[in-house]
Amino acid sequence: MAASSESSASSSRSTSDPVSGQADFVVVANRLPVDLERLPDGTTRWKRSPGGLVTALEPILRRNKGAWVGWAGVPDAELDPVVEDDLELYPVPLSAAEIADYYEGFSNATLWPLYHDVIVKPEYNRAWWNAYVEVNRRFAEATSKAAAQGATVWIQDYQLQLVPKMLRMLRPDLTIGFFLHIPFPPVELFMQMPWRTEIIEGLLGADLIGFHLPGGAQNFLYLARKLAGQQTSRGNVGVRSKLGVVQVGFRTVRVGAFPISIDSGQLDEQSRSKSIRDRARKIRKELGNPKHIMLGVDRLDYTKGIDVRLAALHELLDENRVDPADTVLVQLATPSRERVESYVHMRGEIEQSVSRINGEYGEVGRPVVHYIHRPIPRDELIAFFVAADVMLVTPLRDGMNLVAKEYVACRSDLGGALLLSEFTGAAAELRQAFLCNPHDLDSVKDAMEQALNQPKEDGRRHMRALRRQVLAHDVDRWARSFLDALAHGGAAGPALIAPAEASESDYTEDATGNS
Ligand SMILES: Nc1ncnc2c1ncn2[C@@H]1O[C@H](COP(=O)(O)OP(=O)(O)O)[C@@H](O)[C@H]1O
Ligand SMILES: O=P(O)(O)OC[C@H]1O[C@H](O[C@H]2O[C@H](CO)[C@@H](O)[C@H](O)[C@H]2O)[C@H](O)[C@@H](O)[C@@H]1O
Repeated sequence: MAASSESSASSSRSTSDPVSGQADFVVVANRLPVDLERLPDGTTRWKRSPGGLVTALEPILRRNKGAWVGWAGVPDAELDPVVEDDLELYPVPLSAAEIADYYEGFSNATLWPLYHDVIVKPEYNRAWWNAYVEVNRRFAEATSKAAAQGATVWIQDYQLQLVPKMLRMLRPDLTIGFFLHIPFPPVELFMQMPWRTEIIEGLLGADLIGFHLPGGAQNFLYLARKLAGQQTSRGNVGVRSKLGVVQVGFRTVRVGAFPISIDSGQLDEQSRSKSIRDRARKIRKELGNPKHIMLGVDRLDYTKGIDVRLAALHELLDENRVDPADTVLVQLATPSRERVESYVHMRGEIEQSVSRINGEYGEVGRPVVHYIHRPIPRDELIAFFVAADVMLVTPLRDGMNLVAKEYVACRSDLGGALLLSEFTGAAAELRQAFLCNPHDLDSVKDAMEQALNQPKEDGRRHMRALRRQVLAHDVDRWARSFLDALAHGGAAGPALIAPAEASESDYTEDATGNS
């Protein structure tokens, strides 16, 4: 896997060894850090799986020498535990029906839209829920087999919210952490969920529950108080919550905010290399040496606001505020959840907008928007970050958004500008970006115009401040703060645990150290 993103055939197993035994540290996530790819000649190989969760956790697992329990990304892959590229993998098989009901259905057509401000309407389907319960049970059982006596298990994300409770029932000896990578919704939205109590109780099986922001932690604390423990004869007495702590009978569950990050030192170093610098110059040349290169890098997801940035660009071109002769937008879009209807629809709309802009403002051999619908190798992506004058990050809602941090980490030259939606977790830390409200097109257009035209010295000052934040708060610090809090219980520092009353600005000061 690593930087090249692909590794050799596993069908022969010649490069992969069996695992050595049970692990003391286990990461559990819907996906393994690598997907199994079935090639036409009948062989298979592993390739890096998409998304920020893998970007963040893969280096952590490597350093902690643990095991990773997850799905291999294809149907019916009955694989034995295996060591692949130094990572100990415990594949959990999913059938085609389970992929449709648990992954595409309940995870990505119910939970994903509900937790992202119902940008599209969540669907509540009982068969999907049943599959979600069944698959969560399978993950709990697989984890129970992978974990050594007294091990630390770190469960990830919305696809596996029932696993903490199920695993605790199987293995009370384990220390269990849970981290949610997407926003946790406000109570008014979460209460729509027909299985809301089961989800809250599932999460409360953990010893520590982490969110990106205090807002998510507060929403959860409120809901835990409101929903869990309702089955007791005296009503809601089974659960009490205050100041980042939920008391579930005799057990204490702690709840906190832990903003995730990236391996910023590694990216900083890689982006300084001669080969990347040369490639960045070449990219500029290949694009026709325009005055301004704008860049978007996303999974093709309706939460990412790719449509918003295209609409803003289109209007700026219409109003002669951007010159098509000297400006290009490169949009790199990784295919994502391609069988979920809302994703199919959104892809059509985005591709139409790209065509419209190019039809109206492009020239032969010189489109305004360059659109690539496939994953880009890591080195090439870093070269794009180095080449881009303005990075466009415009989600309507995003748990964190690691792309924003990656761009900053790659700009040791202090060049470039970051346009960032206020509705990303990253915006709580990256206050020196050009912040915009993606629901207000004028706000996006103004921010885009300012970012394109900012004086060089202002840009350097902003980038210096952004880099200070991103380099100091890297993914190791994130993992350490979560795992320390998990291991030491009450010993966690106040900045890590979000008190129920904390406000967004309290958090920003804590996280940045810049009050
Ligand atoms: N087109 C692409 N090619 C390669 N990697 C990509 C592409 N788009 C996004 N990525 C990577 O995927 C990760 C996305 O993480 P993040 O911004 O947190 O969003 P999400 O996890 O929702 O996809 C980043 O590490 C980013 O570099
Ligand atoms: O596994 P997929 O369905 O292909 O989706 C990819 C991942 O997308 C989501 O990423 C989130 O995690 C990032 C890191 O914390 C965060 O920056 C981003 O805001 C989130 O959207 C999803 O949460 C993961 O489970 C998926 O693996």
